[in-house]
Amino acid sequence: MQQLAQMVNTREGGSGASGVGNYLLNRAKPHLPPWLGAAGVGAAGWLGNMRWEGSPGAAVGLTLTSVAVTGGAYVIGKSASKQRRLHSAITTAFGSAWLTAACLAGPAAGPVDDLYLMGGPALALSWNVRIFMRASDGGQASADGGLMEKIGLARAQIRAARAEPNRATARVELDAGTQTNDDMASALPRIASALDLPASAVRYQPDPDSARRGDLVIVPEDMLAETVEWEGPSNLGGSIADPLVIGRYDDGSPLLLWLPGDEKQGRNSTHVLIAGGTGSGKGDAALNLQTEILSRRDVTMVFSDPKSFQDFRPLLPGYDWAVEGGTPSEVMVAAVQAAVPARTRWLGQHRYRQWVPEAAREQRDPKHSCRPDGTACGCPGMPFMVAWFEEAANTLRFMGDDAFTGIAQEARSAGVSLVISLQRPSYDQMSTSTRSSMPSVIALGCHPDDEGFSLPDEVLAAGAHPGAWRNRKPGYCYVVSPGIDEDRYASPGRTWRFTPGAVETMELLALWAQRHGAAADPITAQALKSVAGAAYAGRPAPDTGASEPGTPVPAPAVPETDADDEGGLEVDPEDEGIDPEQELPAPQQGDDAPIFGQEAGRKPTPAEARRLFAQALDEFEAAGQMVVGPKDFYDWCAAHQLSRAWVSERLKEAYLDGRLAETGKTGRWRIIPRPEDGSPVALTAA
Ligand SMILES: Nc1ncnc2c1ncn2[C@@H]1O[C@H](COP(=O)(O)OP(=O)(O)OP(=O)(O)O)[C@@H](O)[C@H]1O
Repeated sequence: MQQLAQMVNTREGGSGASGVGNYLLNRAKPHLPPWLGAAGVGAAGWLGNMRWEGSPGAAVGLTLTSVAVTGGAYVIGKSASKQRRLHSAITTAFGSAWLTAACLAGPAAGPVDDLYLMGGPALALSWNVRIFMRASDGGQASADGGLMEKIGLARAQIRAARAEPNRATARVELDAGTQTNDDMASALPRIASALDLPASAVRYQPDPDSARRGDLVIVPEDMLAETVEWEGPSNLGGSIADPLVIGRYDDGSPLLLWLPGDEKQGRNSTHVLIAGGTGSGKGDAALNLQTEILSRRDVTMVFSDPKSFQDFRPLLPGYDWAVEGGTPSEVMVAAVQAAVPARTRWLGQHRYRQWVPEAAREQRDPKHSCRPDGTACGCPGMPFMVAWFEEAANTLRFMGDDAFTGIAQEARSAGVSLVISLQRPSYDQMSTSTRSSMPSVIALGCHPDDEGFSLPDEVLAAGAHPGAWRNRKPGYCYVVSPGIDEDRYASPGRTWRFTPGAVETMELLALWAQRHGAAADPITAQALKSVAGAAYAGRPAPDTGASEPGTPVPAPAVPETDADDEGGLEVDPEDEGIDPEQELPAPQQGDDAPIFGQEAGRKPTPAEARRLFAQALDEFEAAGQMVVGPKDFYDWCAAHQLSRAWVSERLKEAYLDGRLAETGKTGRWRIIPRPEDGSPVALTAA
């Protein structure tokens, strides 16, 4: 750890000859004392001999001193380990005995010099070995400068450390049986504190094969502090299967994301949640992802934005279908729901296990033919599809949890990615089951309490803390998504920033997408139309002179439906007790003018009322309002003196007749478009 701290603090080691010399000296220092001791004893023997050679008094004194020193060494070493005590006593006994002999007989007399030359180095080496063993066998903990002890993991060991520019990685081995990777994860803030770094600078990547090993990663300098502006798409005309680049990581490498699956890597296409608090940079994160998507040749995108395309207006011509929130977005959801099985069926018929770029091309390969005789079918290709719901809390409520999880599950094998952004990343916006059906997340700054919603526990444990950013670091994010190396999940990245100067490039990009990007294939277009009717027109070609691409077909003004609108098969509370078939009261003077082009003032007979009701549904369909409920008939009821309870009953009948389909929300019904040839709606059309 000391080594690691050094790397963190200096980040540049010594260089040149003096650096190498210093390094070697530092490494050799602990091993020099035994050799200096041996040399000292040799010198003392030589000096002593000059003074005491042949003196009987000195002989007695030196022998007694030698015994006393040896015994003393043994006694003093009482607190040391047995081996160490013995080692010290042997060293002292040999040294003092040799010194006595050298003083009295002379250092070169008889075997005295040989004993010195053999025994001295042997003993010095034995001490070197002891020191070396201690350093590599537990001694490291104390060589950590007490840091691991300070953070409460005294017996943890730091093995090999690796330094890269602005990143130090060290292998950590925790104490077997008493410490786990979880202990290390919870110690990360204390390590950051000990090294005086921000919490997000210290991460731990547990070894998946061990409960007590992992890599400690320290990134001392925040390389993301500098804002980098978006300069255009990374791969114009590439495939949606190529990585989407939405920013960079804190070591400068690109922040990537993949939407389609990859059979070779064994992953399916993914759905993405963009989660972040207000001001965290969700808008720019979305623009990064959308501009990447729209710059690819084999993908279409449908897009719902309750904020009237505030951030996305320059991209409007590039979408296959764009709607604002409310009812049009309910229609879009239902239409995507219909497109998913249709696409899966087509992919299956053409023997694709999941969407791959080849599926987007004309089907000339007999291996992917839908013909029973196995010859190439030549069917038009099916581009990948992205269905994007901005500020999706209401949309999700409309769909219902079960429906969403179902469609999310199926969509992954239909070459459809759902992208959802949430105003507040929390469970009151999205249920647990819905959250778990979104495998990918771009987690921007949020309230600390919402971290658990944004990111999986193991990524938080590895050191990710979007709650530390809140909205103070816009664009900072963690990206968790299949295809990204899991070691990267806890590494912060930052999106590119979109400035007003980017608008022109975005407009050009949308134009490119309109001219050269994929259009919806017939299967998808047909499925979307089967639900949305006139509301889905597909992306008009740039020079058709058609209405502004992406502009939703205007729907009749509809009073906003309350989230708690409980109609459907049930009767509105205010209409309870009313007989639906009861004679209607005579029209009152001063009633509002009728809508739907009907005459006012005449009470329709029950048969007439039914005909008028069917006509009203047709008119809703023609206007592109494909989801209706009793409240949408408010003016109509007033004009025809019919109650909402009566309308509720007719809606139920229309459902049983196959003219309407259920939506995920009680009291809201989806109109099943009439086939273009005018034939009656098939009961199975839903
Ligand atoms: N990657 C980035 N680098 C620098 N600044 C950024 C980045 N992303 C966003 N910003 C800036 O942060 C501010 C807030 O961004 P943005 O409006 O996208 O946040 P938001 O999460 O969409 O907020 P809200 O939910 O309120 O709409 C803006 O001024 C934007 O320019």
